[in-house]
Amino acid sequence: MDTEPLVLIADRGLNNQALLADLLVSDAQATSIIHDTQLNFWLQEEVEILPSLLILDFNFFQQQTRVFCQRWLAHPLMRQVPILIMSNDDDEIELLALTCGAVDFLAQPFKPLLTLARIKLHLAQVKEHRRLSSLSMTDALTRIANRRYFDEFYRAEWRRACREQGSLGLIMIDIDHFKAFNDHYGHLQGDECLTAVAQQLKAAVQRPRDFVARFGGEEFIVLLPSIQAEGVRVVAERLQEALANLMITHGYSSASQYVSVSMGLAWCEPDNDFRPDQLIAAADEALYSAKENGRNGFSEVVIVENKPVFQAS
Ligand SMILES: Nc1nc2c(ncn2[C@@H]2O[C@H](COP(=O)(O)OP(=O)(O)OP(=O)(O)O)[C@@H](O)[C@H]2O)c(=O)[nH]1
Repeated sequence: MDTEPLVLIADRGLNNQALLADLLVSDAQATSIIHDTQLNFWLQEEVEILPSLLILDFNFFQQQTRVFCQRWLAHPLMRQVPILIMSNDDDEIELLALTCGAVDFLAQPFKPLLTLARIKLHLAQVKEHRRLSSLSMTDALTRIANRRYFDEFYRAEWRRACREQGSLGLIMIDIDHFKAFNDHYGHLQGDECLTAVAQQLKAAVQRPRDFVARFGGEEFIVLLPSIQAEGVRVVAERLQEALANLMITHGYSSASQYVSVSMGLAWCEPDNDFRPDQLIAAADEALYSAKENGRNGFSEVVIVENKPVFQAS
């Protein structure tokens, strides 16, 4: 179901707010902003809702409008929220608006039908842009995040962990004897199995920033930001139990009568001397060791002073 788009209207006066809210009543939910603090709220790190548009009155910041637009467009989330600047019909202000990052200019006094048509056009563009962007980040078969989205998210979380002296856990997951599953039950059933595993993994992680992606073929990856090393093991056990509950028969696996997975767990406190791909390599190595140890289980590695240390599992 489509959710109603959210339009932020920043204007220190209430007249235009009311006018625009009335105009938009059937197309969007309007939120009124009259103080800087209300606008700054959207520029924090942890905003969970993504508005569709910001309509900003030029008088809100006057000559500081350019600086504000730069801040808005530098924010990792808000940069996806186009700015429309409104003001009295003045060529100089219109030019400033269009050269400081706003996508359009709404001249006052408003011509209601034209103003609404313009805003609706921008709302439609934002919606289409987000639809395409979500498609480009989703794995078509399993409907979870794809590798590309993972890479982007992982880099951002790595940077955050470096900044905040946080920690990151990774779990690399590979279905056991999946070639034999495909060979005996057919590719279509193989596809269904991959989708069921992906959806079950996604449902089993709990925190908002936990991230599950298809890493490739029959491999999945789980990123667990701000977690202790022992926590990674707890999540791995939960994932393993969730997958066991699927009880997908696999009559051609030496590891179990049901579809099972092997996991490589890695954990570190990122710093600038250690690279994101090194943690992935460590998880991959742990996965290899889990396969060597008979599959349907996991191996763990933690990074201490930039050196991998394997743990007994
Ligand atoms: N049905 C289906 N199969 C896929 C897909 N992507 C990869 N595979 C199959 O996954 C299998 C992976 O096989 P291998 O890498 O040999 O590993 P395995 O048989 O799982 O063996 P172990 O990992 O050692 O337990 C191959 O047969 C691939 O064709 C997909 O999108 N759909």
